[in-house]
Amino acid sequence: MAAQNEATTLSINNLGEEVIRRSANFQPSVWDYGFVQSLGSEYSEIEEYAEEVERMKGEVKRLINSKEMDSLSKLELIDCVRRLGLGYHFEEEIEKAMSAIYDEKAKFGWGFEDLNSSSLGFRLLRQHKFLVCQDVFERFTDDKGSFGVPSNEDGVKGLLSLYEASFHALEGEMILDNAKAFSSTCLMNVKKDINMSPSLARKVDHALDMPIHWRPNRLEARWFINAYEGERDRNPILLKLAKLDYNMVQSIHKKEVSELARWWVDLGVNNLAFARDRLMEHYLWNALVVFEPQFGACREMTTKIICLVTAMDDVYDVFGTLEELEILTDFVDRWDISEIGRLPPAIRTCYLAMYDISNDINQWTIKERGFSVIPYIHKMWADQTKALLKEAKWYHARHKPRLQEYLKTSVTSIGGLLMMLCCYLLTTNKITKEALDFISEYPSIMFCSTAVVRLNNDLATSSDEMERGDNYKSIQCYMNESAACEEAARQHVKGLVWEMWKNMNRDVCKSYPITGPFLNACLNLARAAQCFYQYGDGHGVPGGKTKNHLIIEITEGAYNPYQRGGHRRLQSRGSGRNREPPTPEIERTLKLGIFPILANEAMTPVPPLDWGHRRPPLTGITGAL
Ligand SMILES: CC(C)=CCC/C(C)=C/COP(=O)(O)OP(=O)(O)O
Ligand SMILES: [Mg+2]
Repeated sequence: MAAQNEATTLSINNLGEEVIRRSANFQPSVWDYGFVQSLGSEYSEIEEYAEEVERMKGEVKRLINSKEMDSLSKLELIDCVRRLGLGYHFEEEIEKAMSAIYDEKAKFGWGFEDLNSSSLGFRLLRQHKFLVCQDVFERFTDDKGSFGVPSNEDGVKGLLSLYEASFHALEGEMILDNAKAFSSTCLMNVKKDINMSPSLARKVDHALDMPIHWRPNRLEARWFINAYEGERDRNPILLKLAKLDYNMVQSIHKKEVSELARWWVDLGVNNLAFARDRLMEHYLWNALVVFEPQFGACREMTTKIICLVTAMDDVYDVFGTLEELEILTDFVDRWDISEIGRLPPAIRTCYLAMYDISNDINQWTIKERGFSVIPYIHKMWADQTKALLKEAKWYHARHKPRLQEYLKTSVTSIGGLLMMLCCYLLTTNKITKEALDFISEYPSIMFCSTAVVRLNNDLATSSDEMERGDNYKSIQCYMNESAACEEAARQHVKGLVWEMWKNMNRDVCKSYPITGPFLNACLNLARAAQCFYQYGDGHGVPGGKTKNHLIIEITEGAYNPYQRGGHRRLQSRGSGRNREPPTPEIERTLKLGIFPILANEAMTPVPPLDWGHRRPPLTGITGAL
């Protein structure tokens, strides 16, 4: 049954019958794959810097390990290292330093006098899974629990720091809820009342646009390197190292995406008229989830998985008839490719590609980790396609689910659970049955991070989807069941996003039978979703902010570590016919210090991070503080 405004086409199915197929009229990709394939082969200068990079890394380690530095300066240094995108080089040193700060505070008392240092200490300790109690903020509130309005620049800095800290709240932490509400409103107004420096004003705008905790580290690094360069008390070693490292990671990402473009064009899914052709956007999702050089296999194979997740979504949402979708779901459930001729060629292409890439992952895990994982990948695909089929049936029956019923299905159908499974498989040093069984039960952290993708997707895409007669999404489900207006429903859904974040803040502090960067990847998936859907559908609708992110993150604009300001573009930018010149906004970003990329070789490999060990949540710490 086609909805009123919906575009449809007549087509012939495998039995020679006429069927009505929907059409979402997705726009073509804005990327020229000839250009993308040419990336990553322009420069080979990074070896020139390898020795210097190692020396600078040694210097930064020495600083982080320093016993002379007071705890506030140490926290500022660690915050800076992380925001510059360098945290992954110094995990061990940072972990040790944070433990020492925590022990010192537990033994001698909190000791941070002002709001700025208290908030920074709180944010960083929570970020490192030390559950410091929210009571450390009580002394900054009056007897009604309100925080004070700042009257000068220092006050604004404190408020900004409080705002950033409040995003680490757990469920039920009222002081932090108040802090978040107060600081956001106050920061929005404060610019009118206080004459602050342009640099502080930029920091306030940046924070209000999105808090640090929600920003993908890689995107934050780009902004922060530029901002840090303008700071009077910047550390030149840190700045130079950050630029070199940014370039080095970028050169690796370029190479990976160029190879993926080759795979994508050969596969031919980009030519299926009904499906979104979004290879670059899919790569960006993955590069934001795990950006570190040593996880190239994860970026490569999980990008392929997400390409197929989107293609399958379009098969179920747009192209397939209910009968075809039932056959396809049954194939996936039985993990069978015999009699594949029962499916029309376009669906067959998608299913076979999905089957092949899943087997490629299995071969990789067998070869690299001695573990066969097909039953686990299969289960997730089966769950996912069953969820997609359920949504297709809702569509055909014009069923209007309640929000809870909707979320149960639609969190599975968006593909984040499968993506996180692949992240585990392709980043951990050791795959265990215990971890796989645990992940297959969809633990809270995985569910919540995928729910953040789903809810943000709905906030950004449902207007277009309603226009073309799609199913109800979370906003419409809530409007339908509560008689709320659209604006109130949107606020409700944003409230759910916040709830999911609070759950994740709690979940990362638990212990898990999982090693590798899996937990952080869950947070990063939610962060990527915040950024993809912040200004509309940055995934489905090509161009806009996502294109800008891709341009500055992957295809253009490495830093010149020796020069400030000025830039020159990449000399070899491919021969893309359709490539558009950068927009004025991109031009502005590029002017912040661009130079040709340095090299394609990776630096000395960094040992894989181990996030597996969890501290037990610390209660009663206020007593000690
Ligand atoms: C986990 C990741 C990275 C997912 C990205 C791919 C994806 C299926 C997006 C949703 O498409 P949509 O807007 O068509 O969603 P739906 O049809 O489910 O509403
Ligand atoms: Mg869809």
